[in-house]
Amino acid sequence: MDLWNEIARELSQTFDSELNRAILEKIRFKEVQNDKIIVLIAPDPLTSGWFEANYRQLAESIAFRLTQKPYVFQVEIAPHQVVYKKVSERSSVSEAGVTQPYLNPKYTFERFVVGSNNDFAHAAAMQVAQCPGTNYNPLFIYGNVAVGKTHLIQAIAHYILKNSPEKKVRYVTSEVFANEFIESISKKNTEHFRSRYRTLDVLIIDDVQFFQGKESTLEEFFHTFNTLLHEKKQVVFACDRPPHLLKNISDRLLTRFNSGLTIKIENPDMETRMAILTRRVEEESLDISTEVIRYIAEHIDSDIRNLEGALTKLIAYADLRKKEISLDLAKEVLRDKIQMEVPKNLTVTDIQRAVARYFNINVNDLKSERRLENITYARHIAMYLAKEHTNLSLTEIGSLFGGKAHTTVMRSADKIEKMMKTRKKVRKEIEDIIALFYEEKTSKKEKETTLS
Ligand SMILES: Nc1ncnc2c1ncn2[C@@H]1O[C@H](COP(=O)(O)OP(=O)(O)OP(=O)(O)O)[C@@H](O)[C@H]1O
Repeated sequence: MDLWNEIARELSQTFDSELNRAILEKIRFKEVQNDKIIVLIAPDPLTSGWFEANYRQLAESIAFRLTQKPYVFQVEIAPHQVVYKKVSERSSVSEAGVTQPYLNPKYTFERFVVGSNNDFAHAAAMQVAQCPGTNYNPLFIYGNVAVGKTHLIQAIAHYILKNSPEKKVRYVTSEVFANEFIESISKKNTEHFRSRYRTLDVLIIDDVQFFQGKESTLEEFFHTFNTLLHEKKQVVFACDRPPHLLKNISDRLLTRFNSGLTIKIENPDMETRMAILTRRVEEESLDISTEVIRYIAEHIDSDIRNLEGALTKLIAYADLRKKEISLDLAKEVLRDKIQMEVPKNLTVTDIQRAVARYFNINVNDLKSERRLENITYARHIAMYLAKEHTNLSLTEIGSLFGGKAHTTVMRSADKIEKMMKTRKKVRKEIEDIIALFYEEKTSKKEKETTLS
């Protein structure tokens, strides 16, 4: 309880709006389970979604800083709010809640919207859930941030737990696997760890990319994986990149990753984004017009977490101010979020040009070693934008900034990210630079039209 109070206090210091504080106040502490999971209670699914989408990761990192323990957060919905849920969904909640601390009860197949971006991955996941260990083994799902990888692989776990309760299923992130392994070494009970994992019927591992470079964990994992495949037990992975782009992972493990079915979940298209929002609105029996849904889906095309976050913010605002949700209200409330969306296919050159223009310096200054305060700051911002809004690796970005090391890019981007959380001025500057991207894009288009 004290821990949560401290975390909530730190969280609310990062908020710049009364609205966020009001939403956070609706969330209550319930309990800490097994010294691993901090369980909170939200009054409704939207508040819980708001927390998950915007603050869960931050809360977990504050908890880690305060305790040096890898706590995870789980948000339950207050009981009177879940009565409208289907019976099937309810049973999966309680079962998962007891035996599967890391599963989110909302990540089921029933709540997964199938669109052209994920239909293949969905079909494969369904097949694996119905007949684990037979066809696609391992199943390796990858895709960009927040496209639904975790939701889909957890849906497999929920389905199997509900339909074949005798099966031993375990969902963990690669970090949890690594932490448990390290803990088992320090407590000298690796045998227990091994038998726990090697006797599973279904092992689901999320965020495989965090295995990179963890040598001893990878060695252990390789043997777990081999045993399970040999016994025809199902293994499922989610990752932010395809296996061949994983670094510091042995060839023998990469070959195993590729030995089943590897599928990408693409970014959701307009139709899927509309369908996801419409589903959320129906689930909560909300009165929101298609016009408003279309506005959000059209303007927020980066990832689904942002999309859901925008809807939550709009609803919370209307609720707090006792206003009806109209297109005008949506435009007013979502102005910040929508302005922070950047045009697609942005290059590092576009970013450097806009940042140099904004700070009235030369593009070459950004690539130089000059340490004048304003130039260093502009360089940090440009690196942050390049890291966030291009697909380049940190090393590639560093080389486009006059051969800087990837760690320099990482540190600069981190610095800005932290400043954005606490300083309005920094956020405003980033928004203004993003507005410049649009300006430059439009003037480029106009030039092209004049020339042709
Ligand atoms: N097809 C979908 N239908 C319904 N909700 C979805 C769908 N895809 C994603 N979501 C929702 O979007 C949010 C983000 O999804 P999820 O966490 O599964 O993404 P991810 O790809 O695992 O992200 P990360 O890369 O951060 O691990 C979740 O709330 C999830 O329920």
